[in-house]
Amino acid sequence: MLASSFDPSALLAFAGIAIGVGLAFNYAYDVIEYHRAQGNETENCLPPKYPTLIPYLGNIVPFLWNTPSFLQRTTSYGGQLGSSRINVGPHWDVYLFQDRETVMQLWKNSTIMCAGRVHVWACKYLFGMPDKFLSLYAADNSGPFAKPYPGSNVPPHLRVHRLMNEGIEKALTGSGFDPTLQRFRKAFVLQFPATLNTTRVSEGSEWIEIPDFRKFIHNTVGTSLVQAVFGPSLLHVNPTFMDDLYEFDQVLPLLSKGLPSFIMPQPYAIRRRLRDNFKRWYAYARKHFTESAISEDGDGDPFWGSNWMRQRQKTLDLIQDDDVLAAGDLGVAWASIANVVSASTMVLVHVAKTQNLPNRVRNEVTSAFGNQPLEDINLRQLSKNPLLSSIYAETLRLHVKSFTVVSSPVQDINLGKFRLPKNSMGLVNAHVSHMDESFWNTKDGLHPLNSFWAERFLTDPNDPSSGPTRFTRQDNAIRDDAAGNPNAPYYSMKGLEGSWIPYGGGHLICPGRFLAKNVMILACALLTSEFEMEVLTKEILFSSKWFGFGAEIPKHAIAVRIRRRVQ
Ligand code: HEM
Repeated sequence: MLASSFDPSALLAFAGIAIGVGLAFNYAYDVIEYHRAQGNETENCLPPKYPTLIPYLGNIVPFLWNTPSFLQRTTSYGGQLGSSRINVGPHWDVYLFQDRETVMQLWKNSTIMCAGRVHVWACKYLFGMPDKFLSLYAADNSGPFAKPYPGSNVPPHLRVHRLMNEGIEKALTGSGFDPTLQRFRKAFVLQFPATLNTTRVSEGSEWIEIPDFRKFIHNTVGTSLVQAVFGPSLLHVNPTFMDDLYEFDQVLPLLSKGLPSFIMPQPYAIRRRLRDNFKRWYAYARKHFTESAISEDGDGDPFWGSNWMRQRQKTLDLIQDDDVLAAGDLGVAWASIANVVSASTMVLVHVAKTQNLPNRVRNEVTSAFGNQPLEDINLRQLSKNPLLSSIYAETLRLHVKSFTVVSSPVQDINLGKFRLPKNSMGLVNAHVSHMDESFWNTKDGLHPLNSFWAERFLTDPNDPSSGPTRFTRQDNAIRDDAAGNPNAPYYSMKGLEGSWIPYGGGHLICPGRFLAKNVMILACALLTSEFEMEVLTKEILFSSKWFGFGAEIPKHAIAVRIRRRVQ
């Protein structure tokens, strides 16, 4: 009797309904809790937990499926940017911080924070660092700063993060900065005409097409930057280095998936080729370098290129092996040029596409420097020019979509309203902050945040509706150039610290930011002064594959045509 009345499909249907009802209840509870937590006024609490339909899987699927739109949803509430907590697997929460006050608190507390685990991940999956060194790297919980984190007992000679960071600081924000910038300028004024010749831009006024403008900038700006940091010998012994690096940038999102080489052999092959390039260079430079080759500024030399690279060679005592060093150097090369190449490309594209902007750029350069050749001008003065600075800042606002990863290995961090628990991972995304409608000035919608507005970062003392934010900035105390003409529009970054974050912030900020600004502004001034440029690609679309890595990359090549200006 009993056996004949058993119906498996009815049982399945019942189980399905029971699970569905359970999930619906769980979700409804999460939603109610989420809204309740938004109204919570208590300080130092965990950010509201974003509702999830399927426990254990959490929000991982929507996060990976369409990261930009998921971030927009989870970090805004009632038209304001906020912070939230998402679940990305069993017992693993990630903290998304986007409201200005919390982001500024993160920067303030950044001396006891690091992105150590993410650096280890990047070294392993992106740059292919061998495991034997990664364990040393992962075991170092002393942080990248001169003073070790409280509670850490790593001996000084095993402070890997500090050792690496010391060289970076000196090279990019200390004594190496000016010599590196001068080497960049020198290389660029030579590299630029050399690349133009191979692109067949004639001396006359004939238009010449450049089918892939980003590649062209990679070969001019990128090559010059590589020469400034690594010296000419790296390229001399590896003539295909720049092409390999360009290809590496294309396959980086694939490498980040961490799949084995038999599934995707090509990205691994490109990375191996680049590491071999570095090892060939080490052999050549070790053979030819002598102390007497170091230039008068005490920094550059034709073999290792810079004091930074010589210092990295000295870390071999600890690192022990050229494969490890080469993986690290690949990371340095990629960090040094990838973002700057994409961002310089877009600066020039925006200038060319904006009515009358090329002429305004030329006027700024000639009124400041007359007919002085650009190879002789004062770069510090050029990079302070308000219009050029505003174009630079607006381009980074529009196109940089990087994540800054924060974590505290020492203690919970009190961020005012919210708290970041010890050893957990927090993310701040530049794109979300850069598109904050409640903060940035759009002149009542005339200049939407998804469009380029060259003057967004200029404040005109005579126009209360000008300036980067929605709030009137008539206070002269925020001027960076206090000595300037008090009636002239000025550029200032004051008050934007928690909202303009292409480089991250606090002590976790990109050390190459000063070099990047100088490089981008010089490239813009030089190319715009000497050439007319027309963008031939009608619609420029961007790929979301690189979202989170830095400056976005166009989906298709951007074709332009240029011709030398008759002066
Ligand atoms: C528009 C250009 C650039 C952008 C948007 C950019 C952005 C960033 C960001 C977001 C980080 C991660 C900070 C963190 O969270 O740890 C970073 C790190 C870094 N950047 Fe840049 N960067 C640019 C140009 C440069 C240049 C020109 C150089 C060097 C020549 C450079 C060298 C580095 C290095 C070495 C690091 C790693 C620092 C560390 O190990 O802690 N960057 N950059």
